[in-house]
Amino acid sequence: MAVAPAVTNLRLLHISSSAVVPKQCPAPSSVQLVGRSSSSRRFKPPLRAALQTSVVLREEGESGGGAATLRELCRGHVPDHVLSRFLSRAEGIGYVMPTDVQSQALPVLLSGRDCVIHAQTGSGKTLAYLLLVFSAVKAQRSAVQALIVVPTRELGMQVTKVARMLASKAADNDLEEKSSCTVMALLDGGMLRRHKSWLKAEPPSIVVATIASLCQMLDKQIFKLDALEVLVIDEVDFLFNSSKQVSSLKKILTSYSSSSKRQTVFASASIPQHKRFVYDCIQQKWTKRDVVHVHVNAIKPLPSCLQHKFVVCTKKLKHAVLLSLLHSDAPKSAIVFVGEQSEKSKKAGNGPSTVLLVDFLKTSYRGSSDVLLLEEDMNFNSRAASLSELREGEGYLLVATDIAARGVDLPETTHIYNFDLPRTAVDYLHRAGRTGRKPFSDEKCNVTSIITLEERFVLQRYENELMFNCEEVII
Ligand SMILES: Nc1ncnc2c1ncn2[C@@H]1O[C@H](COP(=O)(O)OP(=O)(O)OP(=O)(O)O)[C@@H](O)[C@H]1O
Repeated sequence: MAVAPAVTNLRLLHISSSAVVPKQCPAPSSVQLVGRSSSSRRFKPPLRAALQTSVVLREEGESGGGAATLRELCRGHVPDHVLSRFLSRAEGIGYVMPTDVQSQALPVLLSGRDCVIHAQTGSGKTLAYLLLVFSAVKAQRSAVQALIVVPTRELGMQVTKVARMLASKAADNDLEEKSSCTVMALLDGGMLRRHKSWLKAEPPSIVVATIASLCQMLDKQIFKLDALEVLVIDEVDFLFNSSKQVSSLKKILTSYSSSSKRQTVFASASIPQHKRFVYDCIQQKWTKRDVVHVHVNAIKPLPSCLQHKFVVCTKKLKHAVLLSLLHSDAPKSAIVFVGEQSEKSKKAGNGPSTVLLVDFLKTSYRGSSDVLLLEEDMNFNSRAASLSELREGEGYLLVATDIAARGVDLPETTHIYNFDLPRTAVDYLHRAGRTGRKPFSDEKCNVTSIITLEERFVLQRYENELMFNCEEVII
């Protein structure tokens, strides 16, 4: 990477403690390691050594959400054209102050270190890694220099949109031509033949890709990752958990490109067993040895603006309860999460519960919002149409499966309803995180789960694991 600024005045903070222990640190390349959590004693020596590298770096006086602006945070650490172009564009759309994760991750990212960005949903991880990408990419070079891997087409479209918006050239400004970089979305359901010609004719600087489409191109050697400067894996825990995607992901990390030649960034709001993950990153050579784990709000995994509620009823009454909640809450924009239909229910010839719920709401709900559907079984065009309708409409009531739970940014959403309880605490966290996505807003948002009496203990388990309190609503 061209920009490898000396980060001065850094304080070194131990990651696993909320009461952090500051120590002076001369430069990122010679980070002194501090204390060790008692839990690390359980691990074998190599893991302990890896854990000791998992630290958070912050600049002196820039504790999360401090007084420094994004521009001040980047000045001196990014090339001038990033300040004059991408950052100006960011400021134009209202990103002036950094969020906590941006304050903490940017000094690490811009110092050239590999990084695991681990911070709440809606905390602004995307802009943090995009600023690194724009700093690393040289527009004049005709090669793919940055690759952002995402789990779904929907998230890919969103990241591409933000990247293109930041990269867009001001009208009639030829001076900007020099720094213009192209962003390609290589996503499942896209026109791969067209992408093939584009990649061959003039490779884009930045590719945002889902794994299947990406590997199709790499396997056929349509393009290579020889010139890769930055590799970002967004929603990393989801990709590693997906039996369909994990082996290809490992190939991207170790065979198609090498961690010694690129900067590697992992991002997610949930990285279960994160110490083990950091250890694996080093052992498996997914990252370099001095990878930094930036863990923001470690003791509060869910945004504090969320109010969690639940209603107990029988399965048969769930539709009526949802309707009653919608009428009393009158949300302008809400998402109703529905579980996947079981094989047993399919075999019994029942229709998909998502479709049945949409039909029910279309006939019974008298709210002002349009009722829309987003689920895996829809074709890609219908999925895209649903999302653009949502973004353009005045308000929405979206019925969705967990496909909408990861990364999708619909900041107007104020209410989440779990029509079916999520299968795991991590799924609860990501569903809940589709609301409360305005970083500097005090607005309270609601997450309401409709559960049977038997499910109460499951929800309690999620409350313990994610450290939140759920209040009962009696209807
Ligand atoms: N510095 C900033 N100032 C104001 N708004 C910001 C800033 N950075 C990001 N945002 C806004 O915050 C919202 C959430 O950002 P983003 O989608 O990057 O979150 P995330 O951390 O990736 O969340 P998730 O884990 O759910 O994917 C977006 O609507 C984005 O426009």
